[in-house]
Amino acid sequence: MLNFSELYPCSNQARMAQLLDGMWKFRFDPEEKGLQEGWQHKLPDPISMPVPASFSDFFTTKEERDYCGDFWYETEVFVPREWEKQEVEIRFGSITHRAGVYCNGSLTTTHEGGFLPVIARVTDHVKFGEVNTFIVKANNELNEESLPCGATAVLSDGRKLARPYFDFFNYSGIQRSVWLVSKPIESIEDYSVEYELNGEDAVVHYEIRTNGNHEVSFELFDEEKQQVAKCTGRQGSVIIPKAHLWNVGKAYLYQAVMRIWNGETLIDEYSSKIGIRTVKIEGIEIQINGKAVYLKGFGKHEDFEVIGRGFNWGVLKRDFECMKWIGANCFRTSHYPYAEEWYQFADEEGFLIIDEVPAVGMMRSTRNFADAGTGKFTRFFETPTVPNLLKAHLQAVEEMIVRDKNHPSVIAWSLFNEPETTSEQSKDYFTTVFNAARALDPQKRPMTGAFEKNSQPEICQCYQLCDFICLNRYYGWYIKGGPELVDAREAFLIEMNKWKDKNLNIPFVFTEFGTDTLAAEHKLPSIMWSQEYQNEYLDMNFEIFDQFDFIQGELVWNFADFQTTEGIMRVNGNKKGIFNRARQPKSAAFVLKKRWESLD
Ligand SMILES: O=C(O)[C@H]1O[C@@H](Oc2ccc([N+](=O)[O-])cc2)[C@H](O)[C@@H](O)[C@@H]1O
Repeated sequence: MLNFSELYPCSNQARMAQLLDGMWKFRFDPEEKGLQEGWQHKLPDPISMPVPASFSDFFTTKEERDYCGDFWYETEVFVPREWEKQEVEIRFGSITHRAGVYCNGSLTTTHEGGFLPVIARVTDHVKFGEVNTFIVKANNELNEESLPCGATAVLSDGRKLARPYFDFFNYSGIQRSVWLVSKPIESIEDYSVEYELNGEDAVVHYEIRTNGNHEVSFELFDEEKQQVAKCTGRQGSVIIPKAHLWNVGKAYLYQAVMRIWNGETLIDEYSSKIGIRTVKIEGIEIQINGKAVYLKGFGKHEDFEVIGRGFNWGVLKRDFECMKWIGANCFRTSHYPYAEEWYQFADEEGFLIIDEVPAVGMMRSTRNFADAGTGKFTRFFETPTVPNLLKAHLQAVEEMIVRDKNHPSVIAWSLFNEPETTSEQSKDYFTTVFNAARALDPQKRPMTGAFEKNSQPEICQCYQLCDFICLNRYYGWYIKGGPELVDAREAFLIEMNKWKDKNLNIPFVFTEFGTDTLAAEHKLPSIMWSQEYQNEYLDMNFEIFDQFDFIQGELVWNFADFQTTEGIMRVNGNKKGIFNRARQPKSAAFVLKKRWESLD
């Protein structure tokens, strides 16, 4: 169990949260001399660096943009004297990919993994009523023992270079918001809710974890701020008569307020929005509140010009507006858990999320994704580093589920993207991952993973672990593209009929299908890379999807064009966006809008 609280910061009569976003100080450390030279106390000759943001795309030299190795951040914060009897924490939404956090020169925590919170208890290191220095030593190298997987090359001039086994740029830095938090010594550390529907009524089962023994209360308020339930105890159940359910496209959020009491005196308070809904796989259906829902939407990335993977409320807002306009109801957080604000906003908007752990690149290859689908088998799960990788994977799964378990928007966990799945070793590996994940979610959401084309029905050893199966398929792009589209259709049908013959009686969702398309390119008759071809390809795919009743969703790859490593397969990034990187529609956006609106 995690030995810290992952709860999102909030301010109230018991707690204070101060946002530390803004311009920080920064330094690369290619010689890894920082610690020896005492940079944890003060960065020598720093440059300025915005937080949150990826550092890469601010720079004008390749050495800086493509930097791989150690790098440092610094900021100074005044800590008020009123916080003296409180616990003080610094909380980073993430630091990519690993970090140590120093407070006034002392190491307070280290963290592995670049897409989940880094939380350091600094109570014993801060000076109250004074300015304090926070310094982060980070590193963005890729290897096969951490997620996402890749390698690190060394160039002839001694520079390190990231060699991802995945198809997105290795953006790094402090890419999410940073908070300084003060909370009571005895505090609420975690809570969970689960639901049961009973006619018009709902039963809310809750559990609250604190680090003390004082009495705990739990209250629920509706959107009119009327109290609808109140009870005491660390766990319990409350009945909401005529409950407002959280529904797809029609969100309803209650406010949960939790308190710790010493008699009449308040010790701690935490509040959060919750949405009452159930998620269930029933035969071939994905059901929300007992009703089948067909998933329509995207695989996305956190990716934008200049800020890279840095969180930005404006980009988030535009993306949701585009998704609503086009008639989508769902997205997958490919290929890592996103900033928490994405889930909060999806809760508000009634969007569905398949939440994905950063388990991508589990197939060894210098050209990584270019080798997918070719049948090449790299024995990825047969190396001595696998036990360490598994440890990192299990840690990320635990941190993700603990962090996101109360969001009504999250309807499923995706525990991998496109690994090798045909060996005994891969089966053992993922059996361990799935078993661990199943024990963690109080809402028992369905578990899945995204399978690439080598994971064919006759040889895949891992689809049996999934409650519903997610397929990434590129018939008509990587396989039999352009003039061969008719054969692509045939090959696609053959595969889908094999799945059908298995009679699995569970839903299938397409989590990837798409074509690289240049927003400027038109061609009649169509040709690969033209907008017309993207439309033809989509129409062929829809024809297949509509033939199989067990296909219960289509998440096209990708919402928008995004940055990747450079190479012969990519033209300044992956161009499979339905929107370009500036979030303007390609012509395929109108094809999807028409289809998705008509599917309602
Ligand atoms: O290539 C893409 O655009 C996307 O495809 C996926 O990887 C594949 C690459 C090649 C093949 N194939 O050759 O069949 C199948 C899958 C990845 O999940 C995704 O991150 C990437 O961006």
